[in-house]
Amino acid sequence: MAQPRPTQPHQRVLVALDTPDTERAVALSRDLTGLVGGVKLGLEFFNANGPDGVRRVTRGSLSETPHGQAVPQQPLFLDLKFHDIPNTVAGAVRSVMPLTPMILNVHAGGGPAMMKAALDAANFAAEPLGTARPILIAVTVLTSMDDGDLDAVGQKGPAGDQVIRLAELTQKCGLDGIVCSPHEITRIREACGPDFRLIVPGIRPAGSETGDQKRVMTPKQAVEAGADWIVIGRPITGAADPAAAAKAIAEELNG
Ligand SMILES: O=C(O)c1cc(=O)[nH]c(=O)n1[C@@H]1O[C@H](COP(=O)(O)O)[C@@H](O)[C@H]1O
Repeated sequence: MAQPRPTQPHQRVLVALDTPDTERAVALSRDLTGLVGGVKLGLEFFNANGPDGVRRVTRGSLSETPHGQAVPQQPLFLDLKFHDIPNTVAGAVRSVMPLTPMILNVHAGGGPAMMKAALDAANFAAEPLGTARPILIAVTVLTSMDDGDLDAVGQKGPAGDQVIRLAELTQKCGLDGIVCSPHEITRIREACGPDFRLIVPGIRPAGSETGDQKRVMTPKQAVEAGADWIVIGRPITGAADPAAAAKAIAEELNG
């Protein structure tokens, strides 16, 4: 079964619902349906609400909509960044497959055996479910880390070089792509080619606060540089009107 690709500009946006509050996540997901390409649920949400919380957000529910109409299912980027021994990561992948994520991730730093175990587990588990295997990607160097941080944890910098090393390793292991900072897109495209999926956080519309992100770009710059999907959290979820913020980003991407 073919894996999905964004076909319209707004579908490139995955909104990060970083909250422990299910009701808030369900409401945001519902309000942003059709304005973004999917939702990203990560460690904060998952550790508070588990798989049932994830299902509530992605499926919506009749009782939760203001007018009783059904809400279409939101594509899901399940951002649990698995990083453990291969056997444990394979088990973790199998455990989340019933949630039918569109995108799932592991840490490239877990090494080749771990990444291959994750891929095998995803392929094996997708077959009986009759679903497409999730797009399996690896986290390289977190966008909150700079050269000084890499040095502090004993990793060889500069950050851009370490990202390329891990991107090439990820591709060699057969995974579909990586999470990377917008500033690394051009070099990764050169190294890994046009089909390697690039999912890019560290996105800030012009004028918005960078917060803890250190290597940022605007949505349009990142997509023009070659991002397949851009991950945006606080600039949408922290806005007074999240739907309006998402629309403005879609318009910027369309323009
Ligand atoms: O894997 C991720 O999604 C991720 C990797 C990374 O290197 N940097 C990064 O910011 N993220 C995630 O992207 C989202 C960015 O959120 P905002 O900074 O609020 O836009 C958060 O949910 C992060 O967990």
